Amino acid sequence: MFFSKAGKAAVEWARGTKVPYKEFALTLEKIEDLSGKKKIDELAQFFTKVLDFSPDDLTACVYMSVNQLGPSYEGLELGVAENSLIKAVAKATGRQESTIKTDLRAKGDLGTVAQQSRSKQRMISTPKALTVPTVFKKLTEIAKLSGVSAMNKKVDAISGLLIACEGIEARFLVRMLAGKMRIGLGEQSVLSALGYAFTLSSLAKNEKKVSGEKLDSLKDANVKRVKTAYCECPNYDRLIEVALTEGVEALVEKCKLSPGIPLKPMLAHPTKGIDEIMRRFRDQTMTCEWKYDGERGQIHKREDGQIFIYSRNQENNTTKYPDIIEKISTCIGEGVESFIVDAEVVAIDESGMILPFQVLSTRKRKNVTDDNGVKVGVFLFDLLYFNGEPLVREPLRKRRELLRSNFKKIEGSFYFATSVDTNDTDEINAFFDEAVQNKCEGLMIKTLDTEATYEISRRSKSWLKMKKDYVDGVGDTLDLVVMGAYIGNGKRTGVYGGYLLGCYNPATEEYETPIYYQFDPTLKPDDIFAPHLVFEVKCADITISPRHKAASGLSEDGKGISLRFPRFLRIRDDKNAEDATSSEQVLEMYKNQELSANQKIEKEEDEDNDEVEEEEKEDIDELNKTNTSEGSSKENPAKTEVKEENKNESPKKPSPKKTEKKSRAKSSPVKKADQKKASVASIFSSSKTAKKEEMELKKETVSPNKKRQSPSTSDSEDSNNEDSGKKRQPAKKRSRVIVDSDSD
Ligand SMILES: Nc1ncnc2c1ncn2[C@@H]1O[C@H](COP(=O)(O)OP(=O)(O)OP(=O)(O)O)[C@@H](O)[C@H]1O
Ligand SMILES: [Mg+2]
Ligand SMILES: [Mg+2]
Repeated sequence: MFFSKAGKAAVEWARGTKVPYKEFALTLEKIEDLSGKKKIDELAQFFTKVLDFSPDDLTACVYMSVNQLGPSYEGLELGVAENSLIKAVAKATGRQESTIKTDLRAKGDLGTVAQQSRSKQRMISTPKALTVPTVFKKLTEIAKLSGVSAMNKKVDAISGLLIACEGIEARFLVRMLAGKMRIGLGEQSVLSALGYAFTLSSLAKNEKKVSGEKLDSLKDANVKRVKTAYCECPNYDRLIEVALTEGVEALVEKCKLSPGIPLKPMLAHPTKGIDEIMRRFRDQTMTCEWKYDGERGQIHKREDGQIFIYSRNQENNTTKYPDIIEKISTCIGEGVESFIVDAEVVAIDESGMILPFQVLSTRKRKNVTDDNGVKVGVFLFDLLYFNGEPLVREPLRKRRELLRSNFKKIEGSFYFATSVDTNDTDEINAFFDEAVQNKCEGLMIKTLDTEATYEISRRSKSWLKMKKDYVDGVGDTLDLVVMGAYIGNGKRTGVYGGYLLGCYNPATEEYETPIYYQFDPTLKPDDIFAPHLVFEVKCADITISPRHKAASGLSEDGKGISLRFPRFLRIRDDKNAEDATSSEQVLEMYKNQELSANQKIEKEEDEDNDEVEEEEKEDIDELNKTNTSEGSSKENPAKTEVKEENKNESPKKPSPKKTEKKSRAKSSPVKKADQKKASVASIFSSSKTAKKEEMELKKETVSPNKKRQSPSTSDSEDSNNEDSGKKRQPAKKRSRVIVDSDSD
């Protein structure tokens, strides 16, 4: 019998044996401290060694690197609630839960706490070394536990695993279980590392020595192969199997789109009007389609007859729509064996009239037996795969022809998206109005012939969206991650009074923060959440704010962007935190808005007569003016409480037009914006009350500065004493979140 201090053992890994979990954990530890491409190189080195020593373990290693237990569309999720993890750590280390919580508050990361707790522990014997496949298998078992005492069983299983962990292993095991690795390594980096590793391993096998530019170009070619294959076939099991058996060169040919495997949908760019559309699609043939406001539905039929419906997020929604599955055969033409169609699923009434999105959102999400009282219509707009052949590289005109000739409109169930092929601005304008009258959000405008392929997972410039609410506003709504919340007071006692929201920066794979959340310390929320819940928010405009921290690297002076008069629209169940609006998108919206504001000023100066029609715009301009000066206010930053700004909704004070134009032009952050690349973190007040307040505030005219008390400052002082460091996982439909349904 001997005593050993955990965490000191050297890693033993012989060729032909299983990959030691410690080797994996040490790799992650290194990656945590590296930046940019070095992260990819480090992971590639590890994968290369796996390919050499234990190729059968590569799939498990890759899944663990992206913190998944299988293809995302299979939906096996690891995320274990923090409280259960604390229990498991306590159980495994013999420490009190309360002590662990105290440590957690100090360190802000349960993984580090688990590691330290394990290192302090003296053990009777060194546990048998864990391997990647055993940990992967155990994690899968844990994720699959269900039923009454599932949580207790999970705690037991996790503590069992933790007991077998040494030092650094515990840190990453706990982080994986918590659903966040915190090493800034996203899917794209893992795919690149895989491409590098296949290159290096094949060179080594063939005893070839290549370096410099030549090596880089070989790596790049393989990264492209891996990424193309993964785009069409997002399944690592299949991808790695093909690469191992047939070589990386076979990937693109062998990992094609196939029904039953969802793909990431093509996305659209927001625009604010016909001018922009005409500019972007100058000499292209294009089509305008109604933009339905429902839920994206990718419908797959395999050759064996099985049908699946996937969400925007590749979630399997098949059991949500048994009514669609039942009726789909009626809309399929003769000789159709297999397909993937892209469509919008929308709530409709008995007569086939389109109903608002809110009606659809009342439909049960899983295992529905009938239409659940919410009748839906499917509006088909694209065909991506047909009878054994992917069509994504064909132009839209051809895809649409095949769609229309092989599927049928079925009244009350299946329709083709209403469209008109035109370049005529008057016609487009009329069609837009018609779409809006028919309860659509606006139009989708798409290229038909040139640059008209289906770009999987891309936000493409070949699809433009033009929405009714945003023709004069910022172009689109934002989908932001709930990072924290402020406990409400006054009218909002018992509910949250405001939220701290953030966008996602895929380049750093962070939510704009030096740790994981980044915000001005005076904006510290009462409760901090793990990135999970996504809110769709609309706002009057986007401005520079000294209060909201910008992403490092994107901003030169540390200033961020914030939202003015943000309003909650809905919870985006169909988006993960990483699908939130990106920093880059926010910046783009900001710049576009400023661009068109300037154009508007010029125009207004030309057309001084249209005072009456301008009335509504004036309101917005008035907001802009107030906002801009607030946003860049330096004299009194502490009073620029965003939470309050939102509460104040839209204070209006009529002002002479000329002065208004001048002052806005002067204080417009447009020029500054050119050097500023920033990201948003903003708070807004939840909306039912906000709407009411908005009405009240419209009646009175109050100086914005006077209204600003600092509830969030005092709140955050309180929260300093309490457990402000903790991260909670808000339930998707948390009851304290007020959902506004009248904002459309
Ligand atoms: N005719 C159509 N063609 C394509 N998409 C359509 C059409 N009608 C409705 N849609 C829906 O519009 C969506 C694109 O616009 P929307 O603003 O709703 O995007 P989103 O889901 O909020 O995502 P993001 O804001 O990230 O683009 C598509 O994903 C699709 O669900
Ligand atoms: Mg939508
Ligand atoms: Mg959107």
